[in-house]
Amino acid sequence: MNIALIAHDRKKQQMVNFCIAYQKILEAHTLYATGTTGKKISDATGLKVNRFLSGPLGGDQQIGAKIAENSMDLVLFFRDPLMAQPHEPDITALLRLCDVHNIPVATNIATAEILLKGLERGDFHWRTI
Ligand SMILES: O=C(CO)COP(=O)(O)O
Repeated sequence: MNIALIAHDRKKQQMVNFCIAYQKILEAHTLYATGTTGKKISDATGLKVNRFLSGPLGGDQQIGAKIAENSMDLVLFFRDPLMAQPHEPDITALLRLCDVHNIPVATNIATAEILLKGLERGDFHWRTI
C-alpha cells in the first residue's frame, strides 16, 4: 500500500512518535510524506520515506495528484486545528480529493491508530482489487 504521512508543525512530534510506535506496520508499505514531515520521520526511525515538497510550497498538492491518479491508498494527516495555515486551500483540496476517490484519511492520531490497526488486519485489501 502507498501511505501518505503529513503533519503540521505543532503535530510533527506526535507524528514521529506515532511512526516509532507503528514502525513494524509502516515498514511493510511504501511511504510518502510532505518535505519536513518526511525528513523528521526518516531521521527518527530510519524508515524510507519518499518526500514531496514542503506543504506550503505545494507538497499537499503533489499528494493530491497521487490520489487523483489512484496511486495513494491511505492518508494520515495530523492537522493543527488551532493554527491558521497559509496554504489552507491546498489542505482543503487534498481532503476533498480523498472524498472524491474514497481514500481512507485520518486527520488526527486517534483515527490514524484505528486505520493502521485495520491495515494490519487486512481491512484494506479491497484497495488492491
Ligand atoms: O504543511 C504541511 C501540510 O499541510 C506539512 O508540510 P511539511 O511536512 O513540509 O511541514
